Amino acid sequence: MSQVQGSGIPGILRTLREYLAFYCGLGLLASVSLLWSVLALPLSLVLPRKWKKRTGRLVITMGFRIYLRALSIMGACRFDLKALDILQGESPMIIAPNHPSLMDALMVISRLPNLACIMKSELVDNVFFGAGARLAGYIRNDSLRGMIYLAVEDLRSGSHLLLFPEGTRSNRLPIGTVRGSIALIAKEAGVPIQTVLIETDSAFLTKGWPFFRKPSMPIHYRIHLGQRFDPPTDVRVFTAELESYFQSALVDAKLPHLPAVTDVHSS
Ligand SMILES: CCCCCCCCCCCCCCCC(=O)OC[C@@H](O)COP(=O)(O)O
Repeated sequence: MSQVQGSGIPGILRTLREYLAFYCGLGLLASVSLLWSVLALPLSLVLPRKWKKRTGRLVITMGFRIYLRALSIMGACRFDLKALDILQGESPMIIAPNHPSLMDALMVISRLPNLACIMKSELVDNVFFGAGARLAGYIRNDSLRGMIYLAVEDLRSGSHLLLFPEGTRSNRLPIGTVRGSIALIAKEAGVPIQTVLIETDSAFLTKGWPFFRKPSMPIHYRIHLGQRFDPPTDVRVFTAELESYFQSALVDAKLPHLPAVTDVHSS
């Protein structure tokens, strides 16, 4: 698990600094999330309905923005996310990134304040993220019908919607199987799908990465925008088209080799 990089005192110091950044990074996320949970719970009782979502989303965006800035200052990560900024203020659409790691949602949310998020239900039930996610009106993914209904409603109210087309972190490179729910929601809401291409040079928090294993640092993340698709008419045809688009758009992307998964880069 531990790896000392380089030899002698400089190598040991560098490794120590990385461990410090790693545990500070995790500790900081846990602390701010827990703090926001404690505040979000009473706020959800007293705030007027229309302010809950707006406040909840803004606080999470600003919180993650500051958090990612802190990771950069600690030397843990380097982020290039500016491509997302041009989407701010644009009309409702689905934001559809490939999903190499658990950092992806934080990066996208940190740049887009008017964003709903389809979220794994275990995370909505989690003590660190649950109250904040509920205040922000994020949508849990355990009931397909409920998820589609709430997502369409939210888009109609003018928000962006973050939805990872694979529904889980990539289990195959450059992208796993695309699910039909994204096309169903886009068709029903009549909104376009903006693809987002995420690149990283580290397997940190990819599928199967042990949560407390320190990666080499700094980790580089880069986001750029892919093609924007019109609302689909045929869900099945569009789902296949979207997967094949990601396959070709990411063919030269910088992505880590995932342990024990298929890599089309090398086939
Ligand atoms: C002030 C800042 C802190 C406040 C925190 C409160 C609420 C935080 C919400 C965090 C949103 C996280 C994201 C959601 C999308 C999602 O669910 O991603 C994870 C899955 O794809 C991973 O699936 P899998 O690969 O199957 O484990």
